[in-house]
Order: sequence, then C-alpha cells, then structure tokens
Amino acid sequence: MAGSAASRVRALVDMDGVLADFEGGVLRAFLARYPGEPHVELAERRGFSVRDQYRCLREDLGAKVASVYESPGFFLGLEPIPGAIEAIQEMIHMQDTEVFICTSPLLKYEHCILEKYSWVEKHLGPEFVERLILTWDKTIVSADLLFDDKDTIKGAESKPSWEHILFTCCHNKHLELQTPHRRLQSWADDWRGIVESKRRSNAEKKCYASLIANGNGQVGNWQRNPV
Ligand SMILES: Nc1ccn([C@H]2C[C@H](O)[C@@H](COP(=O)(O)O)O2)c(=O)n1
Ligand SMILES: [Mg+2]
Repeated sequence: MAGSAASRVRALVDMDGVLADFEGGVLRAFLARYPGEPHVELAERRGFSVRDQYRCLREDLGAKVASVYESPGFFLGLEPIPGAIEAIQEMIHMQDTEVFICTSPLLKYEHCILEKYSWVEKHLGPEFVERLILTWDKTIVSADLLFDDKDTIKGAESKPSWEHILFTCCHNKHLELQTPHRRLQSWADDWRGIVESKRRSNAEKKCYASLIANGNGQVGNWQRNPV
C-alpha cells in the first residue's frame, strides 16, 4: 500500500558509546594496565577524543590510553550500553523500519574490525552481522536517522540525508544543542517517539512531493487515500 511505503524509516545506530560502552571499557582497562597513573573519571570526560583529553593531562598519557583501546580483545570485551540490545532488537521488528549499525573503525584497525563483527554476533546474533556498516565517513550513508554519540559528524557529504540524534555519553552530556537538534538521553529515553516522528515527517514530505508532482487535479485522490 502506498501509505506503508511512504512511512518507511531507515535508522543507523552507532556502536561505540551507543551500543557498546567504549568509555567505560577504556577507563576500566586503563586503570588495570596503568595503576597509579593519572586518569580521567567518566564524570570529567570532555570532547569526543579520549586520547586528546589524556594527552592534555600529560603528554605521554595519550599514547598510553590509545594502547589500551588498540589492544587485542578490547572491542570484543566491551559491555553493552544499558538497554541497547533490547532497544535495537525491538527497533528492527518495528513495521516499515530498517536498522543498520554504522560504526567507524580505528585507523589502527588490526583487532578493531574483526572484533566489532564478533561483538555484534555475540550480543545481537548473526542477522545483525549483515547489518553492520563500517565506514570512516558516515555522511555518505543514506538514512533517515543516525543515533550517534559524536557531537559533530563531518565528511564528504555536506548535507547528509539523516538527522543526527545525539546519544548522550559522558563526553557530550554538557553540550547544549541548538534547536532543532535532538538528543536521546539513554535507551530508556523516548527513541520510539523519535522513530515515529521521523515516520510522520517522511509521510508528510511524500504527500507534498506527490501533490507537487501531480498538480492540483490529484489533490482529491490523495485526500481519498491519505498516507
Ligand atoms: N569517545 C570515543 C569513542 C570512540 N572512539 C574511537 C573508537 C572507534 O574506533 C571509533 C568509533 O567511532 P564512532 O563510530 O563511535 O563514532 O572512534 C574514540 O576515539 N573516542
Ligand atoms: Mg560512537
């Protein structure tokens, strides 16, 4: 039915900081490997790059914290973010909703890439492995929504098709978003409302587009067959 196609939503869900607890994993592994070294408590995290903040604390700590998340086993061992597994499993079963996991690997990718696939299979099952997109440029991926903890997402496409929903994480919680930018505080927050609001706005856009394409003569048809 035309109404059903019009209300389709495609969502991209980021991994680190949204599905997998990268920040908690970094701190735990840093404390285990470098006990006694200065560290950044999660409440004190500011800015996306954990390496940059550790480097500001003391020059050599940047490389030390990077050595933690570049180690074998780091990505596979990350704990899921509370509620993430349940939410994405529910989202993928919503009618007319497509879900993909969209994540950037480390530039030092030896362990990270394989372990991201393994993490998805371990926590979400093999059907989600087919839905994993690894890219350094999320702006060229076409979707309606991107749930992501990175505050600024830039790339080759200056006007990405998706609306970025900032997922709250320790490093971005202090940022004030300008209207109309939206935030999801956690997976206990109203992510369903965000998906449904995007579905409504897609339906409206499709109606306007068909009105314009068909001219006034078709308005009656659309009113008899609303989306
Ligand atoms: N606070 C963070 C979160 C992630 N990273 C690194 C680790 C991953 O390889 C990559 C993931 O980026 P995403 O797809 O979650 O935007 O970035 C980091 O350095 N600091
Ligand atoms: Mg992330």
